[in-house]
Amino acid sequence: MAEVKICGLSEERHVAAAVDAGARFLGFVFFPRSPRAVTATQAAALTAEVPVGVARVGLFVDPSDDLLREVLDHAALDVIQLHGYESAARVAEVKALTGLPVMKAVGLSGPADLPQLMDYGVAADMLLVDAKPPAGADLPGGNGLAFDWRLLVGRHWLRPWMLAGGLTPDNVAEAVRLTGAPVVDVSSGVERAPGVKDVALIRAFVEAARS
Ligand SMILES: O=C(O)c1ccccc1N[C@@H]1O[C@H](COP(=O)(O)O)[C@@H](O)[C@H]1O
Repeated sequence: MAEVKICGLSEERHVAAAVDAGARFLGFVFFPRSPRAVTATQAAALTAEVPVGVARVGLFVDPSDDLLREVLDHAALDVIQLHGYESAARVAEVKALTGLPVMKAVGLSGPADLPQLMDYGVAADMLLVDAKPPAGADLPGGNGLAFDWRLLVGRHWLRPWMLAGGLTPDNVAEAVRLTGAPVVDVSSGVERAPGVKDVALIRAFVEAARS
């Protein structure tokens, strides 16, 4: 059984569906090129009614200090997710600037990428293990791409972690079984079109992950 993060939420009915289904983390994307991007003002409404015990995660890609401040002036966030090329030093800066725990995403395509999980394990409070985006991809995540989960078998990190990348209601139970992931993160796998979440898929994903 794994806890669930539903990422890329942009409509209140999908926030409600994720909470009702039992998701423990909700993700809001502040990366303008994403089909799931929300503004600081939209996020203020989306994050306002989330119950205690459900963490609101702001996803940023190499954000400026100004963007972080603007979003935090409006929206209530509990965790910052960094999904770009941020260094460990930048992770520490963002943590100091925002006063929030930071989760650093690391993209894997093979064993050579694994040491990054140790490198970030000191500065970051949490790790997010995702598929490495293909060269030239427009988005650094949210592409529905999986990696070889066997890379993670028997590995342990310094920090709590989440598994992401190409997860769906159909494959999430096997991903949890193989990797032992305590939390799974999904975006495109619960959509019926890019950026359009689907209530039935959200429910099916949470049920499969927590079964
Ligand atoms: O979801 C996005 O649009 C996004 C944009 C930029 C960086 C990361 C993004 N999403 C994150 O990517 C992974 C995997 O997503 P998927 O399930 O394979 O679609 C996940 O952590 C999302 O939070």
